[in-house]
Amino acid sequence: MTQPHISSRKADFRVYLGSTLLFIYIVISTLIVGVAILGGYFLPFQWRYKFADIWIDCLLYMLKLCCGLSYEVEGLEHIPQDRAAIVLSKHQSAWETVALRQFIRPQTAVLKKSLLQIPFGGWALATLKPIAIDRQNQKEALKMLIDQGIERLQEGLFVVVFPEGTRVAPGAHKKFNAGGAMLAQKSGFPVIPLAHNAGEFWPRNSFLKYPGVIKVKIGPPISSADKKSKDINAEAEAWITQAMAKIEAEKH
Ligand SMILES: CCCCCCCCCCCCCCCC(=O)OC[C@@H](O)COP(=O)(O)O
Repeated sequence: MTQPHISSRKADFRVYLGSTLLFIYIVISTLIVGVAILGGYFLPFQWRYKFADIWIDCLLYMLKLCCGLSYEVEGLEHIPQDRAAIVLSKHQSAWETVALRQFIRPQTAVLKKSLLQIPFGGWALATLKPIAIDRQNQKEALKMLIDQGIERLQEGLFVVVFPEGTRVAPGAHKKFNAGGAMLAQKSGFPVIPLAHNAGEFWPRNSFLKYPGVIKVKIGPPISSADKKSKDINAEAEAWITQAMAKIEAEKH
């Protein structure tokens, strides 16, 4: 694992005030929308999904309003419009776990099952067809990723996987787990590689959110036809590593 560079961001009064207002907003909105989604348990999946979409659109709007944090995406044209795919994404922050849902739709994600215990938010998330794994039980986790992943893809949901398995600090890189690539090999669906630098503005476990523009780069689909999972994984990891270097270079 390469050494991360320490964020040089200064937390002034506006950062504290904005982050506090956002926190209050997240707690209240999660309560209201969480209850709405749970109340809609017997409604079709699309209804609950729509409620979640509204929650995410408002959250990202408030993130910009309160904290001056927004994002820009390059490569949206690479997202297939006629078919689902597996998205292999860099993982640095909680930001990507919600924001990718604004431009890669409809989707589900492979997530650590402890998230589903978060009152109201996690309970609501549990009704949105997540692939909830126990990271301590790798064998079982891989079987769930493949079995449920194929089901979700065939019903038209993009499956978002964070192959690093945990949030990694900006500038650092953790070897990619092969789960997402194995799902591609087994399902025949393509892989969409995705790079971003969200952790520079919304660090892991950070109450403070810093102003700026998160750069997102989406790569061309990587076909999984007649390929081994290790080759698919290597292709995706190489593309994402290169894109992260470009994001870093474009900062200067
Ligand atoms: C209130 C309404 C709620 C509606 C839910 C909207 C949808 C939210 C999508 C959440 C998807 C979460 C994906 C998380 C993936 C995951 O599980 O990553 C683990 C890391 O993060 C944390 O691990 P770590 O960095 O090791 O602490």
